[in-house]
Amino acid sequence: MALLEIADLEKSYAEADGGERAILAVDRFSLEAGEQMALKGPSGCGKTTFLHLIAGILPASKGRICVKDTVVSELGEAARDQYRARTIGYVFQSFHLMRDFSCLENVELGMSFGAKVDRAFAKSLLMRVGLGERIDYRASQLSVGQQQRVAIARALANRPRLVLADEPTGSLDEETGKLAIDLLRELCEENGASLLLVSHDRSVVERFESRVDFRELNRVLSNAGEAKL
Ligand SMILES: Nc1ncnc2c1ncn2[C@@H]1O[C@H](COP(=O)(O)OP(=O)(O)OP(=O)(O)O)[C@@H](O)[C@H]1O
Repeated sequence: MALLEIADLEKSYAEADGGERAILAVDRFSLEAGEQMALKGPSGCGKTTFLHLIAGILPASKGRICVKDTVVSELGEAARDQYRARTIGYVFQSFHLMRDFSCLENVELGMSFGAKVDRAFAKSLLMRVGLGERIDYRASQLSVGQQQRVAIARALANRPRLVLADEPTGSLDEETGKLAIDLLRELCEENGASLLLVSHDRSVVERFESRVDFRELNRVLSNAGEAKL
């Protein structure tokens, strides 16, 4: 059963001269419940914009985004914030942790917009990512790889149905990146979340059975041709 269904999605940005620039046009896209998919594509092809639309961070210009029973593309900003807090986990390339907060506080922040804080679950997530000994360390006291593991734990903290990961290995060396992806995939599977990951790194994308080239998906690019990328 599809968890995420997209139809005739378009996103344009306003330009300084008052015109609009089309960034993204995706006719059809779907992700099954429990599926783990990687989207690949070079810098600037619209991957982050696509994830932001699905997460409800940005409004669509046209078209329909449906996640389970929620038609995200019909929601106003406040309702999209609520939907995101309930339904989405997000892993950023640069982690977006609160540097002066402890690991535990950072994971609990992933819960506090959605549900009441479940400290036992936050601790269990940190133990699961191998940071059980460091729950009281501040984020600024962690290595880069450890920070990404806190970010992965935080993304699962609200028990999301869908985890979106935007270049999650972009700040990590190859080996640490590989471990982070394995951990992310295991945690999504254990917690019943689907995973949609975007990356320009072929070695990351090729480890997913389900993978799509975003240049083929995004009609703005396939019409323009690769030469314009
Ligand atoms: N707020 C904005 N206003 C105008 N244009 C934007 C805005 N945000 C992104 N863009 C443009 O949209 C295009 C796609 O950007 P996006 O960040 O989605 O690409 P990406 O594939 O994720 O790239 P990267 O891998 O470098 O992060 C780029 O050309 C970018 O300049």
